[in-house]
Parts: sequence; C-alpha cells; structure tokens
Amino acid sequence: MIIAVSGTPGVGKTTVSKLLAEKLGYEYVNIKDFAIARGMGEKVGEELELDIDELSRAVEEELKDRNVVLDSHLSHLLPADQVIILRAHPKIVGERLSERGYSKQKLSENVEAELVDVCLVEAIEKHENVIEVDTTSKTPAEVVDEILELLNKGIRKRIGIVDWSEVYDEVVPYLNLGGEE
Ligand SMILES: Nc1ncnc2c1ncn2[C@@H]1O[C@H](COP(=O)(O)OP(=O)(O)OP(=O)(O)O)[C@@H](O)[C@H]1O
Repeated sequence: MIIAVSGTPGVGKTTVSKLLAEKLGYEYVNIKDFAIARGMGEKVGEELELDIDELSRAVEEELKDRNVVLDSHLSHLLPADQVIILRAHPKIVGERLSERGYSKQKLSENVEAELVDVCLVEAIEKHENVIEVDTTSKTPAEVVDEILELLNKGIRKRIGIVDWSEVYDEVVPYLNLGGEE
C-alpha cells in the first residue's frame, strides 16, 4: 500500500509522514532522497528538478508491493493507493517558510499555492482516494490520529474542508504583490 503525503512546503508533511509511517509500521520514504539515491533529477539553483514520469516509473517498480508513506510536495503526482493532502493556514506556512529564509518571491509563491489549493486540485485531478486534513492548531499526533481514524472507517475520500479565501487579508503581507525578488 502506497500512501502519498503531500501539500505546500511547510505544512508539516515530513513531520506527519514519519509519525504516520511509525504508527502504521510502514516504511517512510522521502522522495527527494529516493530520487537522489537513483541519480535522478537536475540541480537548478537550490532546487532539484525531477522528471515526474521517471520518478513514477521507479516508484511503481520498486514500491508498489511495499507498505510505504511517501513524503514530498510532489507525492500526489506519483502512483499511490491513498493520497493525504495536508493543509495549514497560509499565515502559518508564511511564518514557517520565512523562518527558513525563503526569498520574498519563493515565500509568496508557496503562500499563494496554499491559499488557492494548488496541491489539492492537482491531487483530485489524478487520484480518487484523496483525504484532505487541516493541520492548523493541531499537533502532529492529532493530525495522524485523524488520518488513521478516517482510514480505519474505510473513508478514502474527504475533501473540501478548508477555504482560505476567507483569510486572504491576513496573508497579504506574505504575498509579493509588488514583484520584488
Ligand atoms: N502540527 C504541527 N504543529 C506545529 N508545528 C508543526 C506541525 N507540523 C509541522 N510543524 C513544524 O513546521 C515546520 C515544517 O514542518 P515539516 O518540515 O514537516 O513541513 P514540510 O511540509 O515537510 O516542509 P517541506 O515540504 O519544506 O519539507 C517544522 O518546524 C515542524 O516542526
């Protein structure tokens, strides 16, 4: 069983993926490490540009018969039996990515992506089994318990639980509306 945990950078994918894998007794797979170990991808500045088709083939070939939790903001684009899309208030995403020293442009791109549901929309275009979880004001353990409760009830699809358009004004400070670098 492949469970893909995805979402905007900074929503808590790695934290939740590791705890979810531990609770399920699944292998934790960081997709970036998986790709690098196989000589995939091309360094573009700080980023590793990955070929999704090549990555999908490798995941399909190597992981399809194993119980794994895939951790990446790209994992919803890969072959998976279940996709978990983590959400967080865009202000939280902004605060966390600011602490990492993201440029104003990169910060704005990611906050906007969370604001307009980019990962969720991409996930439901590709997968039927998509569970969306709002991590705002929840501990990682509470998030994992919520995921396990849904899966144990046989719920494979639960989306449409956040609408950040209502908080747009709160995140304007993180949006690079002036086009600064
Ligand atoms: N539920 C939570 N409550 C409070 N803090 C959290 C929670 N989940 C994650 N964090 C914190 O938020 C930061 C980002 O978490 P994490 O690295 O797991 O996010 P990510 O989505 O994997 O980011 P990236 O995609 O950049 O790797 C970390 O400092 C982590 O400790």
